[in-house]
Amino acid sequence: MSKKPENGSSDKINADLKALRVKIDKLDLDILDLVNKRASIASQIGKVKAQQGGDVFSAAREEEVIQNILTANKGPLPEVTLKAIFRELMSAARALQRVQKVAFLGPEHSYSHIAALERFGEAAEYMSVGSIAAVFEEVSRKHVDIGIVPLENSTDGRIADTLDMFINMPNIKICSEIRLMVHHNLLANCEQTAIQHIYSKAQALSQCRNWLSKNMPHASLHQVASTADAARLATGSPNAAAVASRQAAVRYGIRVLFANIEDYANNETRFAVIGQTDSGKTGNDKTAVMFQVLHKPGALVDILELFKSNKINLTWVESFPYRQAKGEYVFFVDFEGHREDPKIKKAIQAAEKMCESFSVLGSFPMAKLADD
Ligand SMILES: O=C(O)C(=O)C[C@]1(C(=O)O)C=C[C@@H](O)C=C1
Repeated sequence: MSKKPENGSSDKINADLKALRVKIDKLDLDILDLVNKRASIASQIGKVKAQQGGDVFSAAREEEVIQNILTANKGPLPEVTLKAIFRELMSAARALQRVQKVAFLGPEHSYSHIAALERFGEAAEYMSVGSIAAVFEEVSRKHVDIGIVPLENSTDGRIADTLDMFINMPNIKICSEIRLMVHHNLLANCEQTAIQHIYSKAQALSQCRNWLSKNMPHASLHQVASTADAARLATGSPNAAAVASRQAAVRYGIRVLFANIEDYANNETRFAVIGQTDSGKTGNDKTAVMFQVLHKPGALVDILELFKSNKINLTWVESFPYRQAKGEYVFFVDFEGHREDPKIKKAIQAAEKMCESFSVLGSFPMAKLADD
């Protein structure tokens, strides 16, 4: 039997609790005052930017704000909490300047939506569209300020639809990247033994293929447009399951039968934030380019040699079929550094002269994993 505290000591505990809560109430008012002061200054910045015709979203400045906070932090709050708080403060600040419209590959609760919310917070206006091409279209027509598209996955590699659209719309720029850990779950409202059909997006099925063949060998797999659509389809079915996010399970009222069923624990997707302009320099940046080399032996090696001789570290290389001409390829290369850095400038100028075509897709701050 647990011993009840003496009357005196319980009064003391209540008094202590009350005193601490009074302190919290006072601090909350101080925080309220400070966040509103911060918001007023952000509004003033918005007016200056409007005069200059500058973008509301500045990936470089937001990175600097987050880094300043993380460097100054003495705890006890962990980095992940501070990042979430400051992302929301900046989301609110942007909305005071001009509500940012963000297009993503929907529907809601898709991984693109999770990535968008993680970066742009609750105060943005989100537009769910049906394809990666539609995200590019909305950005290109300036119906939205920003688009979120998946670029590559650590298990499955490049996202072909996104690379295809960069080739079709070379004026669209990458202003930021988002790295998101992608955890898949088997969702169903029936028992595991009753499951005959499993729905998901092609990439999600592929990222769980070993788990599915080992644990659900008799179920047939069906590709649908998105993981969120899969969750919606499986919700009311007596014999269907979906591979989707935990957020989709909550949204569609479906149970998580098995969590984290991805074949590789470090399953990560890198998203590009696209817009009309790229980002300013932070000192810890990446640049993305795409190019076609001339038809001559060693042409690709000559370009790569330029990066080597300028001591530029490559972080991603993809060759992609150029659909307009059979047998030709477009190369997508990411490397460390900003396009304004002298050695990057030099390498780009030389590469432009040596290539059939060459476009800088953008320079942007190098991202850390979103839930790190
Ligand atoms: O410094 C700016 O440019 C701002 O607009 C302020 C602020 C912020 O809240 O700190 C808001 C939006 C930008 O994306 C970057 C930073």
